[in-house]
Amino acid sequence: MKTYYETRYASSPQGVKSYDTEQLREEFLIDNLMQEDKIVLVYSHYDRFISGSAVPTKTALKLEAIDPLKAEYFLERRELGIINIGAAGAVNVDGVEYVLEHREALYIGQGNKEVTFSSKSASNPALFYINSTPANKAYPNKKIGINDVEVIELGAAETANARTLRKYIVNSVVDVCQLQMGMTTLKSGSSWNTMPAHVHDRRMEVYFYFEVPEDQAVCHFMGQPQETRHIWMGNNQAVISPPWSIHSGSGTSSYSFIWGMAGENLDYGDMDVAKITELR
Ligand SMILES: O=C[C@H](O)[C@@H](O)CC(=O)C(=O)O
Ligand SMILES: [Zn+2]
Repeated sequence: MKTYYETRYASSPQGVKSYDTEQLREEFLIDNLMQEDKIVLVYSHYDRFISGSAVPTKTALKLEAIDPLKAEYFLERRELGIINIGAAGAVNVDGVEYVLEHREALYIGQGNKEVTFSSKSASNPALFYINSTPANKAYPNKKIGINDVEVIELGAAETANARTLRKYIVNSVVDVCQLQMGMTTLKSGSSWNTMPAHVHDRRMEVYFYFEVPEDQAVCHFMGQPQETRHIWMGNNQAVISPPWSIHSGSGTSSYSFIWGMAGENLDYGDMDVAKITELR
């Protein structure tokens, strides 16, 4: 089998209060991404958001309609965002080929029937990170190159949170139904992302941590602002953030992550910030 998928149901904040380490990881951590010659998909019941990966080597990988979709093809009622964090590769959408270099992205609108992933070099493959959400309108496909993104500098060295945020798939860059995706890279010496932390009860979010050096880790914080829990994460691992949860991490080194969101609105700045001194 080249496509592997699993389902994650939604947990309530009340329920999560009593989760132990193992259950917290089972419900929220995604630790099986970026496997060669496989498409891995995790279907979350928070906003029916799918996170996954495709790592083609010698042969192309086809995006198949997994059973939970009950659809003839994957994008029958969905839109898709892809960011390549590996070497050069290509995504073929109904016969049109989009070459994606390292850190380039592609938005694919609803209604496209055949999507395949390939790598330029089998020994140095592309690493495609995938997010998909339900869609009700067919917007055009669009490649987002490194010069098309909106760049914001955030934080400061003094507060250990200096970082560069790149917005790839937001509605000021590309027309979307509900998907938003971007990438944040910590400056050397800084460790905290998304601090001050926030929630947006209108949207869920998934963080995919990468460029975490070997033997280092990121401690990701989740939960309601006054009831936080943590999950230790390694390179190429993702974590599901419920709409009611903060999502903020501190690494034992600098690192990057891709954030993806879906839900009620498309307003990137719509966040309820939690005061740092009031976190519990
Ligand atoms: O709702 C937006 C998301 O949590 C991220 O874009 C935040 C982030 O990348 C950061 O502050 O480092
Ligand atoms: Zn957020």
